[in-house]
Formats: sequence, structure tokens, C-alpha cells
Amino acid sequence: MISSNAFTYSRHEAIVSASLDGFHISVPKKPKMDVVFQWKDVLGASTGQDSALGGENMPLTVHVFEKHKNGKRRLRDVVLTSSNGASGTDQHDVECWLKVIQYFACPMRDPEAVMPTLDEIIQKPPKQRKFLVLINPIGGTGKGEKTFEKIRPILMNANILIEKVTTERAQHAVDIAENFDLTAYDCIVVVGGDGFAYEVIQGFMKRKDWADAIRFPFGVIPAGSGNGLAKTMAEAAGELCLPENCTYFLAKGKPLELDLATLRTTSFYSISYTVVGNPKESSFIFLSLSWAFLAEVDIESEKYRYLGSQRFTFATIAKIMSSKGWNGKFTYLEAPEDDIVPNYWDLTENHGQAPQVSLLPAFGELPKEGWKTIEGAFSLFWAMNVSHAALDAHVAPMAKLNDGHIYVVIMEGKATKGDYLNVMLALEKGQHIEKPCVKVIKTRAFELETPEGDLLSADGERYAGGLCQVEVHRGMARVMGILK
Ligand SMILES: Nc1ncnc2c1ncn2[C@@H]1O[C@H](COP(=O)(O)OP(=O)(O)OP(=O)(O)O)[C@@H](O)[C@H]1O
Repeated sequence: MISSNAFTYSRHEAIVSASLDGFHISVPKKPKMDVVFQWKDVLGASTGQDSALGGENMPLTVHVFEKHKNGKRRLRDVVLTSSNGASGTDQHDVECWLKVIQYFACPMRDPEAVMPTLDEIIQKPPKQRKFLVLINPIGGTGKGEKTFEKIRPILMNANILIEKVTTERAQHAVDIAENFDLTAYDCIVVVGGDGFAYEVIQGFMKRKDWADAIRFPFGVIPAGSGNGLAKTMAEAAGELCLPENCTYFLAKGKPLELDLATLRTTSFYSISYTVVGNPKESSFIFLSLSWAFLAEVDIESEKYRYLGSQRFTFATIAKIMSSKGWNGKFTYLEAPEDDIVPNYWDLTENHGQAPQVSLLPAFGELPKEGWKTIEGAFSLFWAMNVSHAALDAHVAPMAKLNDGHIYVVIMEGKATKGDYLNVMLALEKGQHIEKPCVKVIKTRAFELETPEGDLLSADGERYAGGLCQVEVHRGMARVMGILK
């Protein structure tokens, strides 16, 4: 343990100490004032002149980001003053303890490492990180800028430098992700929805150095309508899906591996990446591919954007009332129960111009042996890479961030209005998968053939029907998060 009696806390002489467990302040004359903060809740510290203290003392402010009983995280500044500060002689203690707190609060620190000495800490201060923050001013109900103002102090208190860009048009984020200098930043953050994050992923994959770019850490702050990835990350961390809590796992988390899937389709989509030597379009999805009922709900709900996340509820009811049916052919490679998929980066050293697809047949050719087919009427088709498609849609409770699988939730045949209602009402808690009309298929690769005029929604972006193919690449991307 490292400790010092060089500080006062609320004008009382105090002993501060840092151990592997946390930061302790004890006030010998007032034991009731003793406090302990776990390092996971400490963002960092800063120093600065405190005019309230007569302008003489240079306080050390510890930035704590505590979780309250209601699950929300709130910033709290704990101010310590150097007890010799009035004579101006003891700024050394303040500087030392600034480094101690930054050292222990740093999320890159190995929590298993042995307790360092004060000298070791002072000689190896953690590197200051720099984040490139992209803001979508029109995502969801258009609160991207306001959301950023809420989260900016959290990042700053974690000693993170910020460069902010507000996008000026659709696909601006694609261009930024395609061209920015990977060595100049530590993370790219999107303040927006899943469609905005999708653009960053497509930008990464368009680069010549795509294999480095796709491993560059990205983070999401929910300011869209669906926010499926933000909700997935929040659930994984045991946090609420609020901008502040999601900033917590950007500041205190680490890059976690995230599966990414190649989507090959006959339909043209303007930001698709054309695979050289293959006439079809490819793009890369991290969230979901939906068709039938849900794809139409997703896409048609765009016109109710002003309602925020309520837009889906509205569009769902309208779609249930329409009693529409869909026909198609779903062919898939069923994954065994205990399937262990190798990490993509362990499989291939020669990265080439695009991710290697090893399970899918050539586009338009018959699938290899052992694939299964379901053909006919479908009501629901929702292929999920992660657990949540939106804040209130826990579509694939079994999905992990990097298990190498996609879970396809289907309803075969023409569902009744009652079936739809039952399923949609059970969706928020993930209980729809227990309904007899719902089937979940675990796969690593599949094909879906639908009439050309049908709508597909890939990560919330619109695609036309026809033939499409999907293959998952385990752990290909990296997203900032915490696993509880
Ligand atoms: N300045 C801008 N003007 C117009 N469109 C923009 C601008 N910046 C980004 N966009 C577009 O906004 C689209 C939707 O953004 P986003 O995903 O943030 O919100 P959403 O669709 O409401 O949420 P979700 O995708 O979670 O449902 C993106 O695909 C992007 O092309």
C-alpha cells in the first residue's frame, strides 16, 4: 500500500492510501468521514487552482464515477488539498498523487500485477489516450450534439483527449473511417445509432489496410432509434443503456472482440464494398439481418423517426394489422451444440483484399453437403450476431459478442395476429424464444433467397431481396466494453 498524510479532506487532516483494491481516505479525527473508492469507479484525477481556498492551495481532484442504486452513474469530484499548500511548498505531493491515481485508474493496467512502488508508478505514467468522436446530428430524435455535451466531461475526467467531428451528410462517417490515421487515435466513437456504426465498419473495410483498421477499437454512445449494439454492450457490462453509462465502458473498458459477418447480395447498396474477382456486392454486418415482418417494420418505421424508439412499436402494430405473408428459401449450415469456432485471425495470415469466406458456396451455386433447407412461407426472419437488436428487443439471449455464430430466429408459415402479438410482447425479456411458434437456428453461414421485391434490413440499412449469403468471422472487429 502507498499512503500519505500530506492532504486535508473537507478541511480535516486525512490519510490517503492506494492499494490494489482501491483508493482510501481516512480522517483520524472524524472516522465517519472515511471513504473507499474502488478503482473501477475512479476515472482519474486532475489538479487546479481552487479560488474557494484562497487561491493558495492547489487541490487534487479525484474524479469518481459511481453507480447509484437506480443504476445510473454520476460524476463526483473528491477534492483533497495539500496540507502544506498555504506555504506553497508541497505541490510535490499533489503531483505524485496525481500520477498514482492515474496509474491505478487506467483500464489498461493489469489487475493481476503485484503492487508497484511509488517510484515505479512515477517512472511509468499511463499514456494519455485520444478518441475521435463522430456525432450524427440527425440520429434518433436528433440529440447527438446534446448527448455529446453530456458525456464530454466523463471522457475528459478520464484524461482522454477528444477530437470531435459532426457529420454533414449520410456516408460522411464512411469516408472518415476509410481515411483517418489509425496511429493518431486510440479509439473511434460514434454518437448515434446502429446505422451510423455500420457506416464506420464499412469505411474500415474499404481500406487497403482493412485488416488493421477493423481491429481498431470503436465505441458506441446511444443516440439513434434502435441502439442495438449499445444495448448489447450495456447488458454485457451490467450497465444501463444510457449515454453516461455507455461512456463509462468507453473510458474504463477495453477493446473486446466482436464477430463480424460478410453479407453478399445481388442487390446494390451504395456503400457496399465490391470484392475484386466477384461480381456481387459485399458488406459487413455486426448486428442483424432481418427479412419479412421485421425488415419491413424496421425500414418502414423510418417515417416515424421523430418518435425515437417508439417508432418501432408504431410500425409493428401497423404491420401486424396488414396480415402480409412472405415466401422464401433459407439454407444453412447448422452448428452443433458444442461448436467451438476458431478466431478469424488465428486462421489466416494472408489477409488479401477482403475477409476469406470458407463455408459459403460460390454465389449462385448449390450449397455444400450437409446444409439444411427450409422453404415456403415465413412470418419472421431475424438473424442476430449479438443479443439485442434494439433497446427493447432481446432477440437472441444466447448470442455472445464473439462466439462465431449467428442465431436465426424464425416463425414459419403465416402467423396469426395473436402469434405476432405474443412474440412481440415477449421480445423485451427474450421470452419469445420459448413460444412454440418460434424456432432458433444456430449457424455460421447461411443463404436466403427471397423475391426481388422484398425488403431486407442489414444492421438497419435497406437491401432489396434476391439471393443473399452470410458468413460469420469470429472476433474480427473490436468494440470497447466491459464484461461483467
Ligand atoms: N449530417 C447528416 N445528415 C444526414 N444524414 C446523416 C448525417 N450524419 C449521418 N447521417 C445518416 O444517418 C443515418 C442514421 O443514423 P443513426 O444510425 O445514427 O440513427 P437511427 O437510424 O435513428 O438509429 P438506429 O440505426 O439505431 O435505428 C446513418 O445511416 C447516416 O447515413
